[in-house]
Amino acid sequence: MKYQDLIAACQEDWTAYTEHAFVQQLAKGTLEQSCFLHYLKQDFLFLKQYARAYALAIYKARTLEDMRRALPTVYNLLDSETAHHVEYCAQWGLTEADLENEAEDFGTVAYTRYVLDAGMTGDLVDLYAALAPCSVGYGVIGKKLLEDESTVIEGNPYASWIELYSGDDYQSSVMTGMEHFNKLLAEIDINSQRGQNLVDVFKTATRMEIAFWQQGLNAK
Ligand SMILES: Cc1ncc(CN)c(N)n1
Repeated sequence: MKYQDLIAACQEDWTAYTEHAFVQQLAKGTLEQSCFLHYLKQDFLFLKQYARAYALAIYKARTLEDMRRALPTVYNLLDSETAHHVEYCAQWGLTEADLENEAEDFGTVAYTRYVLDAGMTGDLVDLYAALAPCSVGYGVIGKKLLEDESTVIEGNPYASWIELYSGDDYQSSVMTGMEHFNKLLAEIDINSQRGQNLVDVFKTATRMEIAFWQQGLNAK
């Protein structure tokens, strides 16, 4: 199986995630500032836990090659993606320490601890099945927004978010990660018990992504 089969197995949830109202309003620049700010603060906390989950991938890997592959993502999460959120929040007078002191919202706790638990109770492939909706989903969204003529960049207060996830660095790191994930999935039959367990994990993480957007939208 391939990661594309995991998407196909939960197509309805995948569409609800990648075409969520939060994303559409962000693309037009019409999203309420309070919604984006709540999302971004929570996403900062999300990235911190998500970096722990990628660090767990190093722990779970059996080969040096698999260990090395997770390392650049840990670095990117703790460096460029987090830095974008910190820089963006600076316009509201918020520092990195302020963001770290924010309380985690329910959706943030549920999603991140689910991913960590999937990795701790399972193996490296289970962990990547839980991590994949995050990385590949934002890759799909970023690319779609960049190619969609109705996306507003000029004057859009959320343009830097669109640029981050549609940019070459993010897109190529997703592609590299998914090539590796496909190698790990290659021997697994999607119709086997193992394959169906991976579908369940991927689908649950995708539903968590939908809830994460909704958490932002609810912060009006
Ligand atoms: C909730 C969430 N999902 C995915 C991504 C992209 N790394 C993110 N920053 N936040």
